[in-house]
Amino acid sequence: MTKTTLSALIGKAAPLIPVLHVENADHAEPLAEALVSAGIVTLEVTLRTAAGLEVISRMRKAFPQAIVGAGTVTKPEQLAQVRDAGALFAVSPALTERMAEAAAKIAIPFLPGAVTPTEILTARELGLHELKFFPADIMGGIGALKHYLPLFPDVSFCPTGGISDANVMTYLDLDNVFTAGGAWLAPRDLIEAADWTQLHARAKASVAVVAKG
Ligand SMILES: O=C(O)C(=O)C[C@H](O)[C@H](O)COP(=O)(O)O
Repeated sequence: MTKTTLSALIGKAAPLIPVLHVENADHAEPLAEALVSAGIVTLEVTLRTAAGLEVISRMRKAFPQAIVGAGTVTKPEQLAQVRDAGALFAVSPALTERMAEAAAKIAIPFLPGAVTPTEILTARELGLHELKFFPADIMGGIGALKHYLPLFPDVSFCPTGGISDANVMTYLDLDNVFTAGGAWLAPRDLIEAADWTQLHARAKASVAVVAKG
């Protein structure tokens, strides 16, 4: 099986990944509609809720053009589960060797968290060159990422944790950042309130921030 990367999947789409907490599986379609129609086509559905897997498969069915993946993957066995649900990529806050093996076995693009130099080198030795940088706000933010660029020029990051419209461009402007993610793109309270109009408007505003550069 050939392995692609998350950056290749995202391609020219907006480099923004909403980290979605969805309690009600019936919200899958209207939520995806609100985001995709605003220009956010990469959607990370977290496994923090019991509905996570169902939301992934329903979003994939309703929006085949969307790049739907799974987030908060914390156990090796979840990699095959999310693939079976239709996830096109998997994100974890951390990296273990067993999770890296499970992801490689099914060739799913895998974005594990790595924030220290040792974790980054461990990930690279496991063949992982695209990493999540979480929690970015606590772990040194753009200062840390700037330090890492000359040391690990073949590693690219997706910062999450404390990202907002106000600081997203300072991250995306870095040469070793290929996308940025977070809950600010689709806040949990708005999802629970089924406020698709607000969610669409907020997503559109974030896409405009990035388009402006
Ligand atoms: O869900 C996961 O797998 C995570 O690792 C954590 C998320 O990326 C952050 O919770 C997003 O941070 P905020 O945008 O500040 O809410």
